[in-house]
Amino acid sequence: MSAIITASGLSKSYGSFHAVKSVSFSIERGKIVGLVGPNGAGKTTVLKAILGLTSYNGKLDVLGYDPQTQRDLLMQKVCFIADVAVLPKWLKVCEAVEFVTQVHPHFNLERAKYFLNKTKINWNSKVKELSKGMVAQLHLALVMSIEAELLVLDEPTLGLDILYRKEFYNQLLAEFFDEGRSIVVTTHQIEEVENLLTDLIFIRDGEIVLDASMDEIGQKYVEVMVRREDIEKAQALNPVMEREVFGRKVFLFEGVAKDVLETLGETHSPSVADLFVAKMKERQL
Ligand SMILES: Nc1ncnc2c1ncn2[C@@H]1O[C@H](COP(=O)(O)OP(=O)(O)OP(=O)(O)O)[C@@H](O)[C@H]1O
Repeated sequence: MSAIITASGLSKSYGSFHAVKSVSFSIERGKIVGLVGPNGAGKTTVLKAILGLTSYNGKLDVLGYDPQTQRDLLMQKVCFIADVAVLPKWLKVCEAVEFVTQVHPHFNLERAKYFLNKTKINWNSKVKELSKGMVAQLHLALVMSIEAELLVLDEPTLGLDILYRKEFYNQLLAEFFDEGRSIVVTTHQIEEVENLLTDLIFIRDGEIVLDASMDEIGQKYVEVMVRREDIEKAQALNPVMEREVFGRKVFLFEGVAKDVLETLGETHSPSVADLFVAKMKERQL
C-alpha cells in the first residue's frame, strides 16, 4: 500500500498555544479517513497544514509534495470542500462552472454538466435563489468534476438537513470514490459517516488518541452487555467505559480476548460515537 499523506512530528502553535502537538500518521491511497475530535481539537489546523494553507513544524508529505513549498503543484491533485455555504450568493450557476473551468487544470466540464443535469438546478439561477440542498449539490458537482486524487472535506454538510447530508455522502461514494482516490473528512456527525469510513483518527487537544482501520477497531474494541452476576468480573478486566442501557450495564473493552468477553454476556461492536465518547473520557481521567 502506498501512503498519500505522511505526517511525522507535525506541530502547529499559535503564539504559546500548541494547537497540534507533534502528531504522526499516514493515510493510504484508496481510503476514506474520518478525522474526528471535539471543538478546538485541531482538526481544521491539520487539514490546513495538509493543504499548505498554514505554516507548521515537522514533516508532511502529501502526494509526494511538501505542502509548504509546493502548494501549487499539490493543488492540481487535491480538492477541498469547507462548509458548502462558501459559494458567493450573487454568482450564477453557469458562472460558477465557468470559473472553475478556468482556474482548475483538471476540471472536467462534461462531468459537471452530467452531475448538474441530474439535479433540478437551473444554469441561469443565482446561488442565492437555490435552496441549501441545491447549493450543496452544486458544490458537490463542481468538486466531483475535478479529477483529484485527494479530496479533503471539512465539515462538508454543516447546515444541511439529514436527507441532504445522506444524499451528499451517497453521491460522493457512488460518483467520486474509487481505489485510486482518497478522502479525508472531518465531521461532528459521526453516525452519518461511520459506514463510509475505512479508517478513523480521533484527535483531542492537538494529540491523536486513536488511529486505526475500521477492521482493526472491530477486532480491538468490544462492547458487552454484562449479566448482573458477572459485573465484578467485568470490572476486573479494566473496561475503558461503563454505561447503563435500560438498567443493564454495558462495558467497553479494549484488546480483551473476545472468547473471554463472551462468557460475561452478549457482545457486539461499539458504534463510532460510543467509542469516541470512551476515548475522550479516557484521556480526561
Ligand atoms: N488563527 C488562529 N489563531 C489562534 N488560535 C487558533 C487559530 N486557529 C485555530 N486556533 C486554535 O487552535 C485550536 C484548534 O483549532 P481548530 O480550528 O484546528 O480546531 P477544530 O478541531 O477544527 O475545531 P472545530 O471542530 O471547532 O472546528 C483551537 O483552540 C483554536 O482556538
